[in-house]
Amino acid sequence: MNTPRLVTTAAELRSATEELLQKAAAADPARRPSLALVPTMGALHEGHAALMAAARAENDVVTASVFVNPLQFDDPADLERYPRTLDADLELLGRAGVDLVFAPAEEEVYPGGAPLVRLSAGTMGTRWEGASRPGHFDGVLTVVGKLFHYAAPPVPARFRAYFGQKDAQQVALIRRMVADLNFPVEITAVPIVRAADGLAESSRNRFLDAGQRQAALILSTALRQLRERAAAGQPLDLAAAVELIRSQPGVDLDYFEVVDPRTLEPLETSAPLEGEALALLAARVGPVRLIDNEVLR
Ligand SMILES: Nc1ncnc2c1ncn2[C@@H]1O[C@H](COP(=O)(O)OP(=O)(O)OP(=O)(O)O)[C@@H](O)[C@H]1O
Ligand SMILES: CC(C)(CO)[C@@H](O)C(=O)[O-]
Ligand code: BAL
Repeated sequence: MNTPRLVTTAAELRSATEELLQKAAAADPARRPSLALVPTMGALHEGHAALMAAARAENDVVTASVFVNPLQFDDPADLERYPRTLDADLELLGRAGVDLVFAPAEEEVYPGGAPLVRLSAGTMGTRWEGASRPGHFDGVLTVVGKLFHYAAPPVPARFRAYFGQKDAQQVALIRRMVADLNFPVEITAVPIVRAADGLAESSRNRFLDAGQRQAALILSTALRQLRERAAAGQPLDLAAAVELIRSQPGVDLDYFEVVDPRTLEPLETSAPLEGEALALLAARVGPVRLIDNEVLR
């Protein structure tokens, strides 16, 4: 197992990145080396491991960040209880072959406290997840923009960043941010990793008891049924899928829509789908808000 190097300041990250990229460039001078950033909030699981594996397979140098970003939490209780498991995270990152782990303290990222100037996710950030978590995506984009600056290659190199498709709205917004603000980074979205029972892996799943977890499986079941109908070219019958979830005791559905994966605008579902389509949902189960989605085509 490789032991990743843990760095906590911007200066350390920059010099360690430079050293590793120069080594990669010297090993193969004919090719520009590549650097991957995988941003996380820690409490790592198999979903994160898939992001690390994709980044490892495609790049010379892999940096993971572990930072629980207070700016994206609108609920102080949610921030307070967010799991923090750095020792176990470092083990997983070592097994995944990550080179550098950037785990800054809050004062490193927000030296004067919460920043006055922030990125705005615009109207795309106020619907779906944004409707229940006001300011969430402004906080996400602000920290991701900062992480891109911290981690950017200090010597000529390709720069790629990896995000999970589980957070589909986040991926769509980060792609828009990169396009709208010309961040020199290529974005890769990694497919959702599910547990054997079908539940999408999430750090917050640990707060579900056995009964709640069983009830939550209705979410992936409903999504799978929609995907099967889409694959068969049948009309989706979104209303039946919504009803299936609403009939499950203990599951409080927030939204369930079929949207354009880039704009997140709802699509017409009464006729067979023609372009790209994504089924997107969120529900509260016991103490946890769960999100999930399925690429329909
Ligand atoms: N099951 C999963 N499959 C693929 N990617 C995932 C999965 N879970 C998380 N990710 C991705 O890992 C990155 C870091 O996510 P984060 O640290 O917030 O973990 P999380 O498990 O999504 O946490 P939570 O669900 O509690 O918000 C994000 O890009 C996220 O989309
Ligand atoms: C991208 C991210 C690490 C920014 O804090 C977070 O939103 C997450 O873990 O998905
Ligand atoms: N994966 C999204 C991070 C959050 O829930 O704040």
